Parts: sequence; structure tokens; C-alpha cells
Amino acid sequence: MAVAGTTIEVRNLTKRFGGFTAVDDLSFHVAPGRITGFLGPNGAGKTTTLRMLLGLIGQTSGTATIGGQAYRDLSNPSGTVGAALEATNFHPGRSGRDHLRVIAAAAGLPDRRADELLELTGIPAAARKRAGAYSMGMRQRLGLAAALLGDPQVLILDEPANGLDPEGIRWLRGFLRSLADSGKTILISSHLLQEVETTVDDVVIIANGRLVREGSIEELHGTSRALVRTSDPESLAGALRVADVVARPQQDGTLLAETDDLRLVGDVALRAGLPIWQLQAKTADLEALFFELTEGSNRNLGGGAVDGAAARPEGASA
Ligand SMILES: Nc1ncnc2c1ncn2[C@@H]1O[C@H](COP(=O)(O)OP(=O)(O)OP(=O)(O)O)[C@@H](O)[C@H]1O
Repeated sequence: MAVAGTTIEVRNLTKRFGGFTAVDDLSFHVAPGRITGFLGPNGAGKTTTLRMLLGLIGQTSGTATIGGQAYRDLSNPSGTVGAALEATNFHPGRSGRDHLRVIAAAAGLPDRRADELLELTGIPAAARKRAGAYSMGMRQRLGLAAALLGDPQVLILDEPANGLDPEGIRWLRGFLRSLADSGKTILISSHLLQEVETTVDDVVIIANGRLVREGSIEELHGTSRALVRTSDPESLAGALRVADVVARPQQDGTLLAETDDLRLVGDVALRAGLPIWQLQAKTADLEALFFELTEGSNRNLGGGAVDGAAARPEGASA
């Protein structure tokens, strides 16, 4: 269902650092009211793309727009887009509250927004504590609080789950879901599909700076199949074939049937007089799929065609 709101559009976006192409003719879009995972192995070009989207670095060619406008042309940037690119860039001697107040003041927002956001992100007790003493999880929450100060329509988070414990990840999932439900556009990057698998609605997967897959997480899972354990897999496969279902015995003694209709499989087995010891839906192994899609493309490990580290200019940061 289409939701009224602000869309992110990336069109033929390219970024070259010298002779090295970090982002290569990349196009995708991010819909409002949904959480989109921006995924790819280390060095795939995620951060570089987000930095171009936020106007922190210029692109070599192509466009990246938020609600149809480049970041630098937004009339009310902090009310349109909030971003947390790194969880570590806080003044270590400043308290969490002061950190937020400084950002709020720069954006023309009242001081009370700082306390509201500390409350909302679950770190009110950390308000007076120096940010330098924060745990990684608290820094992530403070980064999120800073991104949300202006109540933006669009939220862009780079590896937000990094450093969070399972409870923190659970909290983040619920928090982002409630923001998406209120119509916000949410883009989160991760180098681990598993980490965001249960959080995101859509995925944009890149490798070597190029798009390899864009779609909903359901599409990525594909149609589920039926995994059956029975006394005679070959016989059941034959009986299923008569019912127009292709089924293949597996090495572990199970049978994998190309259907999501578990009831049909059970009925066919009953008619064939075969016992069902196990019957369950089996979806695609996303971890394996992600690896397949992005295989051998971790340029930071020298697996790709070009070694990114070698192409990096002196003193440049990733
Ligand atoms: N300023 C720069 N100069 C040269 N190369 C750069 C620069 N910034 C990034 N790169 C290179 O561009 C490639 C993409 O980097 P980027 O940080 O965008 O990847 P990423 O997908 O965010 O990876 P990670 O998951 O490790 O953060 C890497 O090979 C990186 O070394």
C-alpha cells in the first residue's frame, strides 16, 4: 500500500575516488511508511552512498534526492531528514543532554527537545553523564536521538544495530517500526542481512558499488517449500508427482516439495498410506542467498577486481 510521505530516489549515482569506482551507476528508491535495509558486505559502498545522499560528499554523476530535492536544496533540512552515520563522533566531555542541546540550538529547536528525545530513546538516566563514558549501545541511542530532534520525515541510519545487545536490537526494531507506522521513511544500512532480516520491509542489496537486488523481504524469501520427513521419501515423491508437485529426496533423508501447500502434502501422504514424521514450510536461507548475491565482492579483503584500500588517497577516511 502506498503511503503519502517523502521518498528517497537514487538515480544512476556514481562516485569515483581517483581511478576507483566506489559507487557504480546505482539506482534504487526508498518508500515512506516502510523500513528499507541498505545491505552489502564491508566496502560495498553503503556509507559512500549515504554520504552523497546527505550532501556530505559530491557525486561524480547521477542524482540522490529526498522528496525530489537534493539535500543541499532542502529548505528545512533537520525537519526533513535525520541521519546517524557514526555513533562515535560525540564530544567525549559533553553530556548526552548537552550534545543534543547543541544540535537542537543549531537547528533552531527548543532545549526541551533534547530531554524528550533522551526519554524516547530510552536513555534519560544518561542525560548528565559524559558521552565519552557511554557504552556503544548508548552511543547508538544518542545518535538516534540526535537524528530525530527535528522530527524529520526521513531517517537514515548507518549500521544502527552495531554494538547493541539482543535487548537493544529488539528495542530498536520496535522503535523503528512505530516510526515507519507513523509514515516516516526509514533507511538503515547493515553488512549483515540476518541482523536486519526481521526489522526491514524492503531490501536494497549492493556489491562492488552496484545494485544486485531490490525488493521486499518477502520476495527475497521467495515462495516457501514443504519439508517432509516420512518412511519412504521416494514413494511420497512419486505420489506427489501425480498431484503435480515436484519433490526431491534430500541427502539427510527428508523430502523437499515445491509447494507451499502443507495440507496438500499431508493429504497426498495419507492417501499413499505413508506416515508423516515432520512437515514444515521451508523458506530460503537468507544468509546463504546474501552470500551468493555478494560473493567474493568484499573489496576491503581484496576479493574484488579492485583493491579499494590501494586506491584510497593518503589520509582519506572511509
Ligand atoms: N575517501 C575515500 N577515498 C578512497 N576510497 C574510499 C574513500 N571512501 C571510501 N572509499 C572506498 O570505497 C569503498 C566503499 O566504501 P564504503 O565505506 O562506502 O563501504 P561500506 O559499504 O559502507 O562498507 P562498511 O560496511 O565497511 O562500512 C571501499 O573500498 C572504500 O575503501
